[in-house]
Amino acid sequence: MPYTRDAACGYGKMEQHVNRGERFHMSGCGISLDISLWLSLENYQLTFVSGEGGVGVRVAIIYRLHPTKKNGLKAADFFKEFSGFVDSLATNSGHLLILDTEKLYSDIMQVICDPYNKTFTWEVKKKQMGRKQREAGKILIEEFGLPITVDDFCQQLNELQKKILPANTVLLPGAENLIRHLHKHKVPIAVASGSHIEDTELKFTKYKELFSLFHHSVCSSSDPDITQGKPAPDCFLVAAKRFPNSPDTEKVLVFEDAVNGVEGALAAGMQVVWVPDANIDKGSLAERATLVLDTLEDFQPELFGLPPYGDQN
Ligand SMILES: O=c1[nH]cc([C@@H]2O[C@H](COP(=O)(O)O)[C@@H](O)[C@H]2O)c(=O)[nH]1
Repeated sequence: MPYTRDAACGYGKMEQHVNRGERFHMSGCGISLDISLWLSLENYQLTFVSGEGGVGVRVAIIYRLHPTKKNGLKAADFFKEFSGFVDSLATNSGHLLILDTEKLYSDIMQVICDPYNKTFTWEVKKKQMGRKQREAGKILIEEFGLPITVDDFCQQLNELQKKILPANTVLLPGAENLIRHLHKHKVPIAVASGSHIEDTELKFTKYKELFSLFHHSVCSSSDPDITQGKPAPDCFLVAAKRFPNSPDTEKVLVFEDAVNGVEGALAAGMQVVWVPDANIDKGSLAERATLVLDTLEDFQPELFGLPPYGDQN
């Protein structure tokens, strides 16, 4: 698609070319798009794409410069400037696995790594996801050789989570629909998380009513009945036991994004729908999970003997 202006706006080039209020017009392949760019905050750019000629697109793309030594930006700048802004954009709870917190965790991990000039990676993240707080801290410290203790890690993590999670957490596509559907049809549902109960509450700050639809939540980092976090099966077994009729494990269906969580659910003898991030290498786990989906929006309840969407009864 040709631009009517020279400046191609690949992410790398955008840094050099964008000025406040600048507009691009792209056309070709029967599609015509208007892209307006402006620096809405000191270090971030907001892009609106709107379609013309029968193309119904209205997308807001938020772009932030990648923190480098050269531009002097740190991942922490993101939080300072951005949380209120994202909050105002994320008011559409209808649209927007349940909560999209993994990007926030990655930024928090990068802030903890920043003083030691280490770059947080998906390889390390994959090992941490779903784990209890202290176990996740141990992994970060060992993988990057950080000169801090697990207690230091937990203290920093808790401070950052309090600042970041309440305003910035948004629902992932398909999550709200699924929770309301199961609740409406009286299918008992619970949260089984690696987090501390306080973090789970921080994450649901904007979605208290939705959170109330869960019968209970098991939070591995603070629950006295959980000795081992994911990938151990404990949190899933305890979550199942706490339903009034304590269902047999093979009748429980788990929704997971973390590799550790899928391993835990399988070890508990449960069925598991895995919705992995695109950055996760699925490997042989994809064959062991009951079902692998790109998004919860693709979940079809009837495949598991549940009432289909749109069923009024
Ligand atoms: O990038 C990360 N993702 C996830 C975790 C860990 O995973 C938990 C979330 O697990 P769950 O998805 O089961 O709630 C977090 O509390 C944290 O301990 C982490 O440390 N770093």
